[in-house]
Amino acid sequence: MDMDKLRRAVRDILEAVGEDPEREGLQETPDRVARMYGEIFSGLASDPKEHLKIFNESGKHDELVFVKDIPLYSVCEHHLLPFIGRAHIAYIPKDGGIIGLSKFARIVDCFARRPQVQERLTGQIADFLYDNLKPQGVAVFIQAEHLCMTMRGARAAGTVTETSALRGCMRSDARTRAEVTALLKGKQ
Ligand SMILES: Nc1nc2c(ncn2[C@@H]2O[C@H](COP(=O)(O)OP(=O)(O)OP(=O)(O)O)[C@@H](O)[C@H]2O)c(=O)[nH]1
Ligand SMILES: [Zn+2]
Repeated sequence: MDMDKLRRAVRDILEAVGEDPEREGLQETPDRVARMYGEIFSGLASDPKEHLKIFNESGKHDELVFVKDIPLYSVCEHHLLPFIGRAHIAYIPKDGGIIGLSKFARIVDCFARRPQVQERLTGQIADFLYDNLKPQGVAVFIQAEHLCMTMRGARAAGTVTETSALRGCMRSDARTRAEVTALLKGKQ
């Protein structure tokens, strides 16, 4: 990431809104914000495949795995404001191919730390897991609040956007889909 360019851009924004970038409280702000962008957009330079350590529990577990309430912090690409929520991932392994549970949070983070829209983020996580883990099926659900809709613009505080992406048997098999939806809603 070009930190010099980021620092200059933040200074320009401060000047453009009528602030004095030289006043004491703002002197370190361009550098601080540049580092912050480095952090919240770190997913642009990271490869989710690094987190794909597959264990082969052959014949042992080809039943549903559901990881709920993974914290999600992303940035809307339209306004560069955060959207914050939870991701839930369900999958059914094939031939015992499973991954460590913590890797779901790492994979979510990797795709979330980029300029995003919620629909694409949801689909990218589902596609990545479907293509690389090669399960029988995978479902990704995201619930999030978009600050661009709450602190500005429509100012519709409390609005939650829910998205889902279903692949493989999660999409094609109505019973599996129903089971996952019920689990998501905490009915089982
Ligand atoms: N589909 C989708 N829309 C998003 C997401 N994040 C932000 N948006 C929307 O992107 C849209 C951008 O609309 P524009 O009309 O181009 O921008 P704007 O004038 O700032 O719109 P307002 O937010 O309505 O004030 C807004 O409706 C946002 O709510 C997202 O993840 N998915
Ligand atoms: Zn937005």
